[in-house]
Amino acid sequence: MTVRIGTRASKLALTQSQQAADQLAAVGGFPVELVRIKTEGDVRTGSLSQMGGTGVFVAALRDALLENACDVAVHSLKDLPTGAAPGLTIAATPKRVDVRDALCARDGLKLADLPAGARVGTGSPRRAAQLRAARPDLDVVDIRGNVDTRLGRVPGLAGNAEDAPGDLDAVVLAAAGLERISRLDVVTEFFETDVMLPAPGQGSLAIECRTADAPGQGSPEGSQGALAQALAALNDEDTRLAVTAERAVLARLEAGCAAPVGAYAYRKGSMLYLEAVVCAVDGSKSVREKKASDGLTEVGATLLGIEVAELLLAAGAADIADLAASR
Ligand SMILES: NCc1[nH]cc(CCC(=O)O)c1CC(=O)O
Repeated sequence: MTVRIGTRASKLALTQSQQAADQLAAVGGFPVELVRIKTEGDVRTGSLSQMGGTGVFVAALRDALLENACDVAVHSLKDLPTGAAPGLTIAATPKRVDVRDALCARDGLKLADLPAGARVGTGSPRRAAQLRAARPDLDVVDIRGNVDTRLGRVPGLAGNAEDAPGDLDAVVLAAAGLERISRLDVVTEFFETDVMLPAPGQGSLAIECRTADAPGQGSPEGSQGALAQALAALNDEDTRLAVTAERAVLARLEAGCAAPVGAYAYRKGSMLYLEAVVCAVDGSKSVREKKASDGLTEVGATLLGIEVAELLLAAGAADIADLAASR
């Protein structure tokens, strides 16, 4: 049996899929191959938020799983819509990497060094809102494209000899993506979560398979399949709890993927801590809530997320942001 891993063809997707493939092969002892799947988000070039958000990247991979064109799909968890995918299961969330957003600016500049009116690119309403809250004088520019394309718009960051002139002073990207493609060298400042709360699930991967192949399901032969066992070995339970809480905030807010919502949870000892923010996209207002729980289970983490979402709603979240944005 060769396990087929469906992947997008971007450098980031290929890198993270290859890493997951290597880990699966190492713990499972079976051959693994990558299968490239073209997604609507790769083919079309319009504004991502107008296309229905990053969910477009996910749909094609899920179709491929359901059509048996691949056995496993590796997603960036923050790109996964919160709704259920019938017939599919997130079989593993490997240990999460750096959750922070990162400023990648020309000339080594940090946020405080950027001149008034500096042009900072991001395609994320969440990042735009928090940038504007920190520096209302910046000109936040809507951009899209893969990580290299975005870096190429900042002078000096393209990472090739014939460096394009660049029309932006900086871009904001997830540290996780830069780490995965070995481009942390372009980061001029990592934003701590008090300045910029990350997207729910940022820095975490979701390894999805058909439910029949998932851990705990039993294979048709009656034993736990080799794939299920390998997937279970890749899972990190603290990561799973944290991202479950973060995604429960989004689900309870009924927030679309372009909604300006940040959330970050982490386990420390016997407690799960969660903090979340809903921002006005113009940076003028935000509501922020945090809470901890000793319910270190899927259900406990979900309830924590729901509670924090309800605190946000009680504080007026629905009045300051279009939570349904892009849904
Ligand atoms: N929306 C694009 C996307 N999806 C996942 C990552 C990398 C970070 C991660 O895995 O959380 C990125 C790039 C970015 O936001 O800079």
